[in-house]
Parts: sequence; structure tokens; C-alpha cells
Amino acid sequence: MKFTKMHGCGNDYVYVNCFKEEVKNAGAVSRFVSDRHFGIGSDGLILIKSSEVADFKMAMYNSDGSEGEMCGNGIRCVAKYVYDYGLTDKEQISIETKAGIKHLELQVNGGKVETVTVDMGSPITTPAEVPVISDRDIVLAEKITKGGMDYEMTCVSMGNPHAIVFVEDTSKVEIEKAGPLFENDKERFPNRTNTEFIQVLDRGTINMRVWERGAGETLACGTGACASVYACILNEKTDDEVLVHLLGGDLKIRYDREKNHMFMTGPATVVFDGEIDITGIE
Ligand SMILES: N[C@@H](CCC[C@H](N)C(=O)O)C(=O)O
Repeated sequence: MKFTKMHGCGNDYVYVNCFKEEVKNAGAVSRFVSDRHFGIGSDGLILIKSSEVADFKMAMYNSDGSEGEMCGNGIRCVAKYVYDYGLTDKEQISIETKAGIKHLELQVNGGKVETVTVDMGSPITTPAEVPVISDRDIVLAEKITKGGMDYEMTCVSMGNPHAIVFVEDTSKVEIEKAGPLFENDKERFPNRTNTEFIQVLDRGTINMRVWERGAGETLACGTGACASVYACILNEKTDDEVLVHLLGGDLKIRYDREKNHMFMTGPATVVFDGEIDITGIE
């Protein structure tokens, strides 16, 4: 199987061009290629496909083999792949995902995509749609205790579920301990959850660490950055344009009130191209 390893702010995936390759058991292939010792090493697998309703379609799988609805860092890399590898010469493209069709603007320099702006759509807070179990209309600054720590949690979906909690200092978060307790609390989060730990620096800047559903701690999460900025706005902690510092780099997130859409701008990077034998995995 030919592949390209790419990352967005250190959130790395193995990308496969399904115009040329067929991947039969994507969940198992994702587990195999993601292994950082016995595979290629990644946070998961992203398949680039043809679409009947948009320019392209992407399917994303976490490193545990589960399928996610949407991937913010991944969709920027898909945009870079289709442009840099000659599948399109358009600088405005649409990509079908399990969370709907997303519209992207490619910022090209010297014939290659450097950064991408994505219209990430409307943030969703209705508990049943996140999904999070609650009697209220919105889970906003709700008290929750995990591993003996008290948090205030806000829940937002960007097509995939996010629980956002505010902390004093992201460098002190015991994420390996806290992350799985949120992720696997099936009584609160029937589809599991991604969890963002947010330190507000000022009204335009935050630090974020993320524990991703199906992947553990990653260096960045685009949907998580959008969900977190919306949670900051709802909790009156930031303005509408926020620079999000992640372990692997920065993302610019903007909330457009008129459209009620989140916009994300960030880099997309090719690491290397390769070929791997997946005989027996499918
Ligand atoms: N890293 C991604 C999100 C990937 C999916 C997530 N783990 C899930 O299962 O929802 C991003 O950049 O948005």
C-alpha cells in the first residue's frame, strides 16, 4: 500500500490515495500503521476518496481502529495532498466528511499548499447531539469530578464530541490519568469523548492539551481547538478570535457570529512518502 505520512501541528496520520489504492479493512489497517514500534507511527489513518457531492471525500480512523466523524488537522492535510499531488488545481475545494461537507481555502506558496482555512461549520451544544447525557439544554460549566479532581465542563460537538475543562496550568495536567476517565465514561458520553484541557492566557490566547477519543494524548486537535474556543466564548473567557497554542504548534480559530460558524487556519506538512506491506491485515 502506497501512503504519505503527513501532520498538522504534530497531529500525524497516514494518508492513502484511494483513487489508486483499495483499503478493505480500514480499522485494522489503521491499528497496524499507527503502531509507533511495529508500524509507520501515527495517530491514525485517513483515506482520500472520490465523492458524489463534493470535490473529495475523507474517511478518518483513530489509532485504536475506531472511525471518527471529522478531523480538523486531517482535513487540512487532505487539502494539501490533493493540491500538491496534482488531484486538483483549485484553491477553494469542498470535502465530504461523516460530519457533512466542509469548504476549504488553500493558501499556496511556490506551487505548494502552506496553510489552509477551513469552514468548520456550526458548533453544536444540544446534549443529545453532542452526545452527552444531561437533563439540561446545554452542558455549560457543569461540575464533574474525575480521579479525585473537580472540573467545570462544557460540552460541544464539531461533528465529533468534545468535553472542555478549564485548568490553571496545562503543563501540570495528569492527562494520562484524567483523559481515559472522561473518554470511557459511557454513562455520560455514550459515544466516548475527546477531552480538552484549557488554560486561558488572555482574551485572545489559550493553551490547550487534548486527550483524543481512540488515540490518547495527541500534539493537536483541530475540531478540539474549535470546540474549545466556542466553550471559551460561552463561558465569557475569550473574544471571538483566538490563537490556540497546542503541544505541536498554533492554530488560529475564529467564530463568525453572523454565520454561527467556526473557522480554523493552520499548517499542513508532508513528512514522507512510502510503501508498506499490509498482507494479512485486511
Ligand atoms: N485529531 C482530530 C480529531 C480526530 C478524531 C477524534 N479522535 C475522534 O474520535 O473524534 C482533529 O484534528 O480534529
